Amino acid sequence: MDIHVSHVNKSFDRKLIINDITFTIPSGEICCLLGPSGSGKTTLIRLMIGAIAADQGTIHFENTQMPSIEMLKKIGFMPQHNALYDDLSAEANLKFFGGLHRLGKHRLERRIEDVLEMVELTEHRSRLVKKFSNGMKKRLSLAAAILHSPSVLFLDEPTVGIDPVLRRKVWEQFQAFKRAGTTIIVSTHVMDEVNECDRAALIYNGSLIEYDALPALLEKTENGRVEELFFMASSKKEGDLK
Ligand SMILES: Nc1ncnc2c1ncn2[C@@H]1O[C@H](COP(=O)(O)OP(=O)(O)OP(=O)(O)O)[C@@H](O)[C@H]1O
Repeated sequence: MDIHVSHVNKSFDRKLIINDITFTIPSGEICCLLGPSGSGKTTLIRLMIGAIAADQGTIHFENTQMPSIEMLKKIGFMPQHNALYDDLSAEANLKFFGGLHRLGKHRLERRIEDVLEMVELTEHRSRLVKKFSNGMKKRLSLAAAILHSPSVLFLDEPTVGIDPVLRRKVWEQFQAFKRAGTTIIVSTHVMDEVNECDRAALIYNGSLIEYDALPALLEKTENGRVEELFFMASSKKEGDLK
């Protein structure tokens, strides 16, 4: 499902947080929103999934304008801070989220088996979430986001606080979702992760400073390193002030 973001603005407390962002994410690709802390990545994701309304501009999934209740069924969202119930087991959490998506009893049971296996938590299904490590919580949060087999998956800093081995596993999982046709939007400030993506949107102070397929983006730098684009953007801004 293509996602079209067109001239979107959003302010909080009269401060412009998202500044006239326009871009299209092609169906079936992994698109990374890359930017320093506070640059507006989470806000952009919240705008795209329809959790908050834009002050100006439009967001379409194919031809459907967001927010749309119908589209919500096709969206999976893994928030930056886990939205899990600590006093419930992993399985009970998934049953709760499955209920929100109104999955029928049999489909839900099957999907719970599938997703627990995918994130390698089958043997921990009965444990209370409060006894989980941070990495286990991240994986359960991912399982909850994919329970209803969404066609578009939004992942807000999914690998923060998890070790490199698990990070690699999680990325292998994302690549498998992509092969199955899922469009993935992932926010990160880890420059390395951009190499896993088909294209990247570089967000700086609420503006889209670059957006392109990865090889084309890397070609714009002198040494093939993505962070250089941010240095270029920040020096341009400082230059503007002089
Ligand atoms: N509901 C809100 N009310 C007021 N300000 C907000 C709100 N949500 C976000 N902001 C502000 O908008 C800016 C962008 O925040 P956002 O969370 O989108 O950045 P981010 O790039 O996702 O950062 P991080 O990488 O640290 O998660 C920040 O200055 C933040 O304080």
